Amino acid sequence: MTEPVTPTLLYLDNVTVSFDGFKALNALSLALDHTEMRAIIGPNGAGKTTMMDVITGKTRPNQGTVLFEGKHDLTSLDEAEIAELGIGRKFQTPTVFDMHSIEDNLLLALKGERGPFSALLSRHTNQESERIDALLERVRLTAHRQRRAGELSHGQKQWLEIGMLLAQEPKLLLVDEPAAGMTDQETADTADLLRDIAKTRSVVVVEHDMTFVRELDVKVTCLHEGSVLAEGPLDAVSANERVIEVYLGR
Ligand SMILES: Nc1ncnc2c1ncn2[C@@H]1O[C@H](COP(=O)(O)OP(=O)(O)OP(=O)(O)O)[C@@H](O)[C@H]1O
Repeated sequence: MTEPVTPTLLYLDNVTVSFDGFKALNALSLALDHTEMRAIIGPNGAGKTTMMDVITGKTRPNQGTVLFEGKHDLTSLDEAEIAELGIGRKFQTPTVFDMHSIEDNLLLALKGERGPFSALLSRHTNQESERIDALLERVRLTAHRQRRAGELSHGQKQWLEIGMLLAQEPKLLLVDEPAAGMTDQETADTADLLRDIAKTRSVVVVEHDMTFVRELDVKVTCLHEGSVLAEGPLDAVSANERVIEVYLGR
């Protein structure tokens, strides 16, 4: 029997997370398609980080369903098992190896399972070299390949880290406020990069910077008090009276 073909990659249904009785997520439901990029907006405390924590297995919901590829119940898996399924997360602060070259950072990410020392000491195979070339091109760092990661600008470090996550070939990439601290040009380039990535993978971006969200040009979900307040094209969501009241109009 063949598996049913579903456009939905990630499905959250009626997810509630309580911290001492306070509902950080309150019956949250959300569906994300294959190769869809979604922007998540909402005021501080809306539950955006908690939602990402639930998807990656860092936080277990008290109630609800989180299904990946229509068959994996993420609420029953630990963080390592969820990463193994193809869910990668990029936090706001880049965690690259400052003393190593850009190229070696990518090599380490490719060979993650072998441990840093054996990875750097062993020879690259042709296949690995080709993949590093492709990743460098993708994250716009080809010209900087030999530089130490510590010398990169904040924006370039973010791209390197995205490249390191892509080395793991995730099906879903979760990105937390990538534009924070970036120049206008870096912000525009990051939107471009994420759109490029979303041609072959799904991406969830949590972001406060509305200029950046507009550049992403994707469906937007606005969270408030742990639930979806509004969802749709940015123009419709940002014209929503409740969204203006709780978030944009402040
Ligand atoms: N471990 C925890 N224990 C208690 N309360 C928590 C915990 N984690 C989050 N909360 C609370 O849950 C609510 C949702 O937090 P969350 O970090 O998900 O919001 P957010 O939308 O990501 O906000 P921000 O935009 O400020 O990052 C907040 O009121 C927060 O204080």
